[in-house]
Amino acid sequence: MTRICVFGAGAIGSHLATRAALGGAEVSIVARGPHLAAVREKGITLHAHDGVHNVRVQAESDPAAIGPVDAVLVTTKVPALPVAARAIAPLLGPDTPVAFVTNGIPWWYFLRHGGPREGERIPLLDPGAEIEDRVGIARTLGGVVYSASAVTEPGVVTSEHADIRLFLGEPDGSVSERARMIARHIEAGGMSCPVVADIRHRIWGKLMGNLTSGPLCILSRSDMKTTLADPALFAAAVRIADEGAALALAYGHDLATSSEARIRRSGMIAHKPSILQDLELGRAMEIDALCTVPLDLARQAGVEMPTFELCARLATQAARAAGLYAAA
Ligand SMILES: NC(=O)C1=CN([C@@H]2O[C@H](COP(=O)(O)OP(=O)(O)OC[C@H]3O[C@@H](n4cnc5c(N)ncnc54)[C@H](OP(=O)(O)O)[C@@H]3O)[C@@H](O)[C@H]2O)C=CC1
Ligand SMILES: CC(C)(CO)C(=O)C(=O)O
Repeated sequence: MTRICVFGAGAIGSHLATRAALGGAEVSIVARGPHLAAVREKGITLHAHDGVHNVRVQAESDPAAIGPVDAVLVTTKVPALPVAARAIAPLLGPDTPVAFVTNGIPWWYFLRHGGPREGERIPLLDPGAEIEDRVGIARTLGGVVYSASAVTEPGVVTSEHADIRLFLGEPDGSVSERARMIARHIEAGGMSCPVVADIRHRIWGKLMGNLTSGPLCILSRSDMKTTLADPALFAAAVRIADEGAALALAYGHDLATSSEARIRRSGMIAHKPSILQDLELGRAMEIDALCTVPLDLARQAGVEMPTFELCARLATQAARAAGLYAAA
């Protein structure tokens, strides 16, 4: 039986752990606090469009209690990744792949990228190259997840709409058996899980949702539906989507979706973006992956993003004022 461990099982990780378990994998999670205690006692309960699911999984705070597995999914927030990379060693056998399922530009973006920027590091996302040193690009898979989710009480995760997907892909663009192995279980558990040849394209597509909803909802302190119901904010989000599409294009990815259609879809979801959930719950915010690094990439490529920059800088100040973002 395939052993899959989810490291950092909060909203997304618990959802993926549930899908993998429903899909026949032997699943373990690394978690902590009241969520860990509740999962140990009652399993993970997932409320989703296809019903309420309850799965029993091995739940530990110490990866050494689990030992080597066939695949690891890392689903912490981005600021926690260096700590995760330090803790993960007991889960790794010689060939264990590690899929980083996080929002934003990933730490490994330019590794196995090809072209003139091949091998560039992004120190804001991997300070001291600790993730690269401890996990390594050879094990790394990219993951992009669509699942508006939240831990609604310890042990319980709610996923808010039916269009749930996990894209997996190798940084070098190959379509590997190890990614397919994970995908088979996620798919069998009821979540679409394509293994794609260009995971960076999916990263840009997903980032559009975060660029357009994250900073605006941080500033409005409201969910996407409420925020985007204001015509001026809807128009601002469309401008940000246009700016984001220009940025993606500058990095070789034509997203080819109408900005207005994209924002109309976001405006139907009464979901508080996870970065707003972090602000409300006092958790370190993913400002670098979702704001600072995209703005750095825009500057490097000569792309103007005035509307996004204004909102992102204000959101960054809000995060700093709340003590949830410490970097420059
Ligand atoms: N939620 C959503 O709707 C979506 C989120 N995403 C992205 O998915 C990623 C995960 O987000 P999400 O699931 O919402 O985040 P959560 O905060 O809900 O989950 C992360 C979990 O990791 C735990 N954790 C962190 N460090 C450790 C550690 N060292 N040991 C054990 N547990 C640890 C956290 O515990 P603790 O709470 O104690 O810190 C938390 O339970 C993010 O990049 C996010 O942007 C993508 C799409 C949608
Ligand atoms: C808003 C959403 C669901 C999609 O952009 C997301 O990724 C998040 O909550 O972080």
